[in-house]
Amino acid sequence: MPIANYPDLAPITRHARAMYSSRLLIAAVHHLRAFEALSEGPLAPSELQAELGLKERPAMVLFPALCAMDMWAYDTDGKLQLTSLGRHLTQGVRPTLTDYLGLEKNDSGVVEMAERLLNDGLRRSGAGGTAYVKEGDGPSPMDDPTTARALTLALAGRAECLAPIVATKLPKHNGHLLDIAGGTGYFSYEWLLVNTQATATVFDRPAVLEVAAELLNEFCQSGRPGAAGVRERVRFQPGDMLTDTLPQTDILLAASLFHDWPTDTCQRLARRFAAALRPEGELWIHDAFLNDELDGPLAVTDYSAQLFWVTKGRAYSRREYRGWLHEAGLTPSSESFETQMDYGLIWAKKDK
Ligand SMILES: C[S@@+](CC[C@H](N)C(=O)[O-])C[C@H]1O[C@@H](n2cnc3c(N)ncnc32)[C@H](O)[C@@H]1O
Repeated sequence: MPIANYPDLAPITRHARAMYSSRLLIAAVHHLRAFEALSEGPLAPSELQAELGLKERPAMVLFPALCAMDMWAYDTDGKLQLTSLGRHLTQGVRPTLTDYLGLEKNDSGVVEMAERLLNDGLRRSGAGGTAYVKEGDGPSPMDDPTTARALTLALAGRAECLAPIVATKLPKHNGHLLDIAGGTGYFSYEWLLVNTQATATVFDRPAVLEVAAELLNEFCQSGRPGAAGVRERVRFQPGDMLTDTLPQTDILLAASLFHDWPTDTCQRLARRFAAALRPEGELWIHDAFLNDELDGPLAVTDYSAQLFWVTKGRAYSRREYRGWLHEAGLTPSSESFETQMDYGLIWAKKDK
């Protein structure tokens, strides 16, 4: 699959996720009354979070999003304040567009967003579990053959697009790549095409790996130079990354993985992944990152709201990731690479 034959597909995902900005904005103004809460003056994020009755995750989805929309901003003391734009969504300022925005306040997406923000999810959780997440003994869509197939194939286009780019940015190596929660496996297949002596393990749930094996067959039969030889260098390992022993590896790739999980689980995963690295091994994270100031970019705050809606996670900043990697005993690199579709790569190294 040639890399340069199509443009960066980011406009497609940006437009698809733009509805989350609308839901957050209208829910914040009309259901949470978050703009009125700031109308008396700036508040520290923790004070505002307490005043609105929000847990950490919804606050960290909503506050960066409203900053990215230029409705709120941080002042020099790190407090949140209304911008000259955001003031016009309070009742005390004329003209105000509060009631005009209120025309949409009963939209089902807005109402559900408000419920999710106030409860850190829906009050009654779905019996089928959370998309892309397998945790504990509860049911997971990733263990149901039909939904696992549909969810995995839904990610196949994104992975096909990004994997060739990621493969050129990851280290050249003759050793082993662990593609943890690897889904379709495309990131491994493309990396093995570039690293002709290397091997890879795709680790995921059994029902997901059945789909990955079919896609590997297709990949090997694509006629691309070297593709047929990839098959014998890939191993599929079914398991639970939260509890099972992970294979030792030189490079560990966590692609679109941490963003499915809450902060404490991310910290736990960082420790587990660090332990799976051989001396001088590298942990690479491919994801969409909030900026370190937690006020954008808009494409990522929209994505964060989508992740908040469908998974147990949200988008995180590079600073948050590097903090977990450091706590896990790794040395984070200050390097950061862009790939496409608003994703990028950061990495950290294990000592000798
Ligand atoms: C958002 S997908 C990312 C897939 C792939 N890395 C990509 O970028 O296309 C998350 C993956 O994590 C897997 N996963 C979730 N919980 C898991 C667990 N406890 N153990 C192993 N894999 C898990 C899911 O089955 C799913 O394939």
